[in-house]
Amino acid sequence: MGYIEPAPITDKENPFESMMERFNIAAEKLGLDLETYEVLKSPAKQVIVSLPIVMDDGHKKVFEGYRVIHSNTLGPSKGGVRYDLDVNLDEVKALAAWMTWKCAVVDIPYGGAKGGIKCDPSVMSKGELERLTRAYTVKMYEVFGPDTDIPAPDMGTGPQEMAWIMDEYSKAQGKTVQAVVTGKPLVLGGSLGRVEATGRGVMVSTMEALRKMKIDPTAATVAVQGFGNVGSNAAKLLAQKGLKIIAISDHTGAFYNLDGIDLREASEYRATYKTLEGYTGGSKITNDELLELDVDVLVPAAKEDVINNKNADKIKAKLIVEGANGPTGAKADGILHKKGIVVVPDILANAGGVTVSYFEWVQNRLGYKWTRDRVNRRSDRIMKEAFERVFSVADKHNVSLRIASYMVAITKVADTYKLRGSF
Ligand SMILES: NC(=O)C1=CN([C@@H]2O[C@H](COP(=O)(O)OP(=O)(O)OC[C@H]3O[C@@H](n4cnc5c(N)ncnc54)[C@H](O)[C@@H]3O)[C@@H](O)[C@H]2O)C=CC1
Ligand SMILES: O=C(O)CCC(=O)C(=O)O
Repeated sequence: MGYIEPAPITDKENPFESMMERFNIAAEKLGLDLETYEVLKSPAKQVIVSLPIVMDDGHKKVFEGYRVIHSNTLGPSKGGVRYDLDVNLDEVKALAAWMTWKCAVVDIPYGGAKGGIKCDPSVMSKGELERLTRAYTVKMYEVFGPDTDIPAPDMGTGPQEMAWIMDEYSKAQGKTVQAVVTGKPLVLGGSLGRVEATGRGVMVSTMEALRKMKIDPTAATVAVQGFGNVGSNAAKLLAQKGLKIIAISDHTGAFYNLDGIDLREASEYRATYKTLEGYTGGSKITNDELLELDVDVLVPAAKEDVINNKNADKIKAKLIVEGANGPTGAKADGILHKKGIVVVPDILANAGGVTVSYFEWVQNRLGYKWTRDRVNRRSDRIMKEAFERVFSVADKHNVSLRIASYMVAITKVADTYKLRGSF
């Protein structure tokens, strides 16, 4: 375990700085005192581990793993684990801070954390991924725990990785500890509704925003960037509400069909080939072109900084609902605002995932299982209430939904910190 300086990020906006730009604006609007400002902006703990793994061909490869705990003020820290080649300390720091603000916006009793391993899971075998996940868990024994820090899925990870984390952690404890991780398979104590939860929250946020904007959802068109857990479920649930999904994409490219993408066919294609590459249900366009389509709603559900100061003025959507964390760089905020584009920010729009993770943790601790209907009803209510809270702050202070979300979150964490006096 150790501490290092942030890796330089070259041509992209640094995600931590992007987070801080918004945090600074909101802190200033709130008149946050300097002491609380310093505490809230600084990550509580940053852990970097080296993970030597025996690959299938017998050679040893060393991977780098991270876990950043941004805050424990509201409760145990919570946040996903990402497997991706772009993982670096500044990205994980930003993602951890966003988790703090996200949990506070939806008012669940968690602090924020995030983890990641710099790797390309698409070229690794199941055995290699299992050894990597178990090695990461072993190095994080002292960090993870149902009352301290609770991981979950993020980009490149899913229920299987969460099962390995639970199993490896439980081995060390000499008993099964389901609540150490969420997003588990159902048979291991996962919650009904968790797989779709983030996409469902994106759908609820979209419907709330369209209602405020007086746009008829059944006449609205949508482009979704990223067809993984968040993007594919958001697309499916929005289509069920009558919106027409006219473009989808993954890392290999984008597909456009003005008559509407057949989402069942696209999901089956992705399940078979693990990618949309070669999909024929739409004309091939680039990911950049997808972002610039003339649609009512744009859902970026892949990576950070895809909407930036280079392309923000070309965005034509009326509404952007951020399924991904940090898809809009801070430098694009002003450009979008000037164009009158409404943005439902990540820390609000994609909070459905952590909300149902919280329900999973509660169920594990109760030793009880809720029905899918109860999970969905409760998470929809939490998402709608959070949207209303943010909307009224935005209205009152004449700020964007993003700055209003930060204001709601900072107020909650700052008030709690002041009452506690430490942490
Ligand atoms: N899984 C979850 O519950 C939550 C995920 N998120 C965020 O949502 C985003 C997506 O996460 P998941 O859907 O879980 O990941 P995933 O790994 O299931 O899917 C990611 C998708 O994005 C695509 N992609 C990757 N790079 C791309 C690029 N440059 N252009 C277009 N598409 C690209 C991939 O091909 C894949 O279709 C991430 O920002 C993640 O942090 C946020 C809240 C919860
Ligand atoms: O479900 C969780 O605990 C966290 C999911 C996550 O990583 C996120 O919301 O970005």
